[in-house]
Amino acid sequence: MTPALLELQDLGFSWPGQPELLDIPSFRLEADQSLFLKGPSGSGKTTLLGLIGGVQKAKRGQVRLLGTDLGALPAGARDRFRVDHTGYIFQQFNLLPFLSVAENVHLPCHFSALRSNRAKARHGSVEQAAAHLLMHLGLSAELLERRADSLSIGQQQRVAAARALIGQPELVIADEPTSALDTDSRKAFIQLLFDECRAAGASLLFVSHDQSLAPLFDRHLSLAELNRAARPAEI
Ligand SMILES: Nc1ncnc2c1ncn2[C@@H]1O[C@H](COP(=O)(O)OP(=O)(O)OP(=O)(O)O)[C@@H](O)[C@H]1O
Repeated sequence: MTPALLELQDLGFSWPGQPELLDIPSFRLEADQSLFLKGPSGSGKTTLLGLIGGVQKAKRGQVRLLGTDLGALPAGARDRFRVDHTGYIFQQFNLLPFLSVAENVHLPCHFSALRSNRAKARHGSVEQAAAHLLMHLGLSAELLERRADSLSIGQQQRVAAARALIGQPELVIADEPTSALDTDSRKAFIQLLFDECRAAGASLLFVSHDQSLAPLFDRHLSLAELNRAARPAEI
């Protein structure tokens, strides 16, 4: 079988002093796929994304991204691998408020030579790559030099998406990025995200408890379907 973009095998995790939260026998995400993963609050979605990103370490089992077992890498190498190959859109966006919009989008390229080189190869420079993405995501050029914290929530969300996409990571992970938006804005944002992921050849793993978004994706799953440690109320 060809290696998946992302593969989980016998993954187990618990927070200190708590019962097992995740027990996932197997899961695959293929390249160029968009997956909607739903689950109620507290079911472990963010924890799972932390394991996939290598922020948390699994108690047992494997997380393989592009065929590499993240748990087998030393911490520094794991961080580099994460920034090279994954882009994150966080629930609260996590923009650096004192930096400009453009500087926020450039950030992954400071930490990843691979992404910086890809951005330059495609757009001539990191700056042009950021401007291109922001324009495609619907932000006007005059906002580029504004401080990130002076933007509206919807605008900050687009900056967070551009930051995740710059330099074409193979996997874009989005953790409830639309919870602050109304239904129409959510769907419009997701459509933009699909378009940009497709243009960059990235797979999208999108986590939310808003079921109405599920049909927009290639594939949708409930975390409880994967997780043998799910509590009965989550199934
Ligand atoms: N840093 C942490 N330390 C200890 N326990 C944690 C930590 N982060 C999460 N947990 C616990 O793990 C469980 C799952 O939390 P998690 O944030 O992964 O759920 P979630 O499905 O993403 O929830 P939400 O939809 O509300 O964001 C919760 O019981 C939470 O209290």
